[in-house]
Amino acid sequence: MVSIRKKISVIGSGFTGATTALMVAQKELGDVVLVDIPDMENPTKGRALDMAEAAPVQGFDARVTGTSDYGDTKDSDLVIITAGIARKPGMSRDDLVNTNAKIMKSVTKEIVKYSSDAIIVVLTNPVDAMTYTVYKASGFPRERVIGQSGVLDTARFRAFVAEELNISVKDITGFVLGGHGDDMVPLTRYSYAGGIPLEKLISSERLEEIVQRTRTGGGEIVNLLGNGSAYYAPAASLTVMAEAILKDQRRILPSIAYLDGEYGYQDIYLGVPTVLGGTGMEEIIELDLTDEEKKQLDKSADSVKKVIDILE
Ligand SMILES: NC(=O)C1=CN([C@@H]2O[C@H](COP(=O)(O)OP(=O)(O)OC[C@H]3O[C@@H](n4cnc5c(N)ncnc54)[C@H](O)[C@@H]3O)[C@@H](O)[C@H]2O)C=CC1
Ligand SMILES: O=C([O-])CC(=O)C(=O)O
Repeated sequence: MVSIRKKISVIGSGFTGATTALMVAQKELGDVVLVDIPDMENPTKGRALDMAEAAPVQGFDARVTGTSDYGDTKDSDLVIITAGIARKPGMSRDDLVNTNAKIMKSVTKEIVKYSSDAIIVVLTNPVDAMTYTVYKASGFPRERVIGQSGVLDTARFRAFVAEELNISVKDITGFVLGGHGDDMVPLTRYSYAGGIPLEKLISSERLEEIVQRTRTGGGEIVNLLGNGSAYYAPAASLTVMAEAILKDQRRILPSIAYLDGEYGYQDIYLGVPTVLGGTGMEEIIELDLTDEEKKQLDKSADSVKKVIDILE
């Protein structure tokens, strides 16, 4: 019997991978295959079995299995890559580049071999450059290879604004452009609370502090955890992207997309507003930027380009 359920493979069964597997299963987005290296096969199987045993309690219908055999990922609709090393206090995301680029290449080879029609979402850092690596290694069209940063960065901004205003997070919208580094560009001009521009509700000095906290939000968690990086909010961000794709929602969500002239950049992956639907990244939305915003975006794009250049 051919299953009509969607199949989602999550590569890397560490903190972000395991949490993502659980969240997508809880939302019944499809059956989940959690994959790690052979040395991690038993813990990966154990985590998956533990999740499968949560299903009757929470009442979600999704099969969750663990493996180190890519054959089990065959015909995945969506592949989420979280494999690789994470940073520790004192490190930047870019310090991970050489180790994780090798992992991206080997993982992508297996994905292409077994799921040549899949859509790939990359989380592994430095994520802009790693998404570029997966794109080049896969030979897939740009619609089917994207990265996650903007949903998370925007979520951090929204959480901080909600706390500041003592207003529900549901009413806060945010907008972050650029690379997933400390020079990302949160656009307060396009951010609202219940439809009211934030600039009308928060002083410019306080808003600037919130922007700075957003930029270094990943590092704030790294310093608190001491031995790894964030995983609950990253997994939630991947889950919302997965849902938009698997349910063909055509949501406007930021994603790391391959730019071919958009925003004035060529041959680079960068965080921009996109439409996510059944075929992946279906549109890039181009906005007018002020000179100052464009200057900040140029700086962020330069940082990403430098990391990509190391790889080439
Ligand atoms: N883009 C973003 O917004 C975010 C990115 N990240 C990044 O995600 C990555 C994963 O983070 P965590 O899950 O916290 O790390 P983790 O160390 O908990 O898990 C990584 C897993 O990848 C596995 N792995 C290593 N090589 C592999 C291979 N060749 N094939 C399959 N699995 C392999 C490891 O065995 C480990 O289980 C890191 O690079 C981190 O910086 C984390 C949070 C947010
Ligand atoms: O900060 C890190 O290394 C992990 C990450 O990308 C984030 O949490 O934004």
